[in-house]
Amino acid sequence: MDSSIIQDSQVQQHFLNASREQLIAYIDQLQSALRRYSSNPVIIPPRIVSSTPDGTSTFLIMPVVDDVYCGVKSLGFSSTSGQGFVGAVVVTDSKSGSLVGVVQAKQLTAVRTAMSSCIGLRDLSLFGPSVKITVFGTGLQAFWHLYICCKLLQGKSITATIVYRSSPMDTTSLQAHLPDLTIGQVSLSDKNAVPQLVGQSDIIFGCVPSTDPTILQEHFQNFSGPGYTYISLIGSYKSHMHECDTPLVELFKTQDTKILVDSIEHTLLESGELIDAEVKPTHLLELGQLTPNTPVPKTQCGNNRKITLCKIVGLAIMDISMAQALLTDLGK
Ligand SMILES: NC(=O)C1=CN([C@@H]2O[C@H](COP(=O)(O)OP(=O)(O)OC[C@H]3O[C@@H](n4cnc5c(N)ncnc54)[C@H](OP(=O)(O)O)[C@@H]3O)[C@@H](O)[C@H]2O)C=CC1
Repeated sequence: MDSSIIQDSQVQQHFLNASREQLIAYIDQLQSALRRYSSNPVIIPPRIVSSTPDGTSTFLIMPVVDDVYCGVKSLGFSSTSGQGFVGAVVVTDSKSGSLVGVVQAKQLTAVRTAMSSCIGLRDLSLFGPSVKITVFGTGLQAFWHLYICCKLLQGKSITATIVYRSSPMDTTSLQAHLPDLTIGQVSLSDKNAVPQLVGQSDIIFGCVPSTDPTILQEHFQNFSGPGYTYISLIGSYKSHMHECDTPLVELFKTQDTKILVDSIEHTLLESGELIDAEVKPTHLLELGQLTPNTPVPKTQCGNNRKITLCKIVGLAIMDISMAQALLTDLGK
């Protein structure tokens, strides 16, 4: 039996070297995996969260048992290691249970989340020749969201602004791989610049576990901007965390426009934005339910703006499906 271990550095290099067409093919594979989840959610059994007996480390064990995608993602966190969450995605053969291979989880998690965020971004005709992207956060998630989105928008003139809390992102690698990209950085504490930035953006990615929201509905009305804004929030993952405010979510509820999510069940348990706005399952549409013929849901905000909102909390099937694709492609 052939099995492999793919390191974080290999995952990083592979996706940095992937063409736009290859990235689109990976996004398609990810969406097929999400379709399998949406049509049969029991393929993702409940995760196990447990601490080591000495209490120094916490582990999350997340299985997927499906006819196509089988395996387990294991993440560990230790407050003393300084590494954040690290771990591995183990892919097994769904017919026999034998090992297919292992992929380190850090880069893969960020890449698969960024790709999921871009599933709702496929109709690029919604954007003009110049696109303004704003990303909240400076970590791996922010990096990969910007990178993958810019690759998808290839051919357009893109200005990206990174909003940082304590220190700006080191953009050397981003700039080296995307030489035409114009990058600016703004401090989160700049109370004049940030609202205007939000209001004038075509695309906004939230990649921070903030408790106080920064993306406010009023920003889209107080500042004139493009006719359409796509927002994907992936950073907040607990009920007290918020990246956008309740009035923005309520716009979708009152106009009966669906909010895109990876999982209706999980976002309603974990997303502070949706919980505070008392969102019901009928207000949500899973990315796995979005067909090529389904227009991306857009709500009206003021007279001149339409907005799509996407909220992703992460599912192990995203990791298993991407790890399986990587093991196949790197094993060739
Ligand atoms: N939805 C999903 O599937 C997944 C979501 N995530 C989440 O995405 C987020 C980003 O992940 P990653 O890039 O790996 O994380 P990093 O820890 O590398 O980066 C976190 C970023 O968020 C900023 N930040 C932290 N707390 C706050 C706050 N209260 N207000 C504003 N900014 C804040 C940090 O700023 P500073 O430098 O000042 O600390 C930093 O820029 C995390 O919240 C993580 O839990 C991660 C994996 C999957």
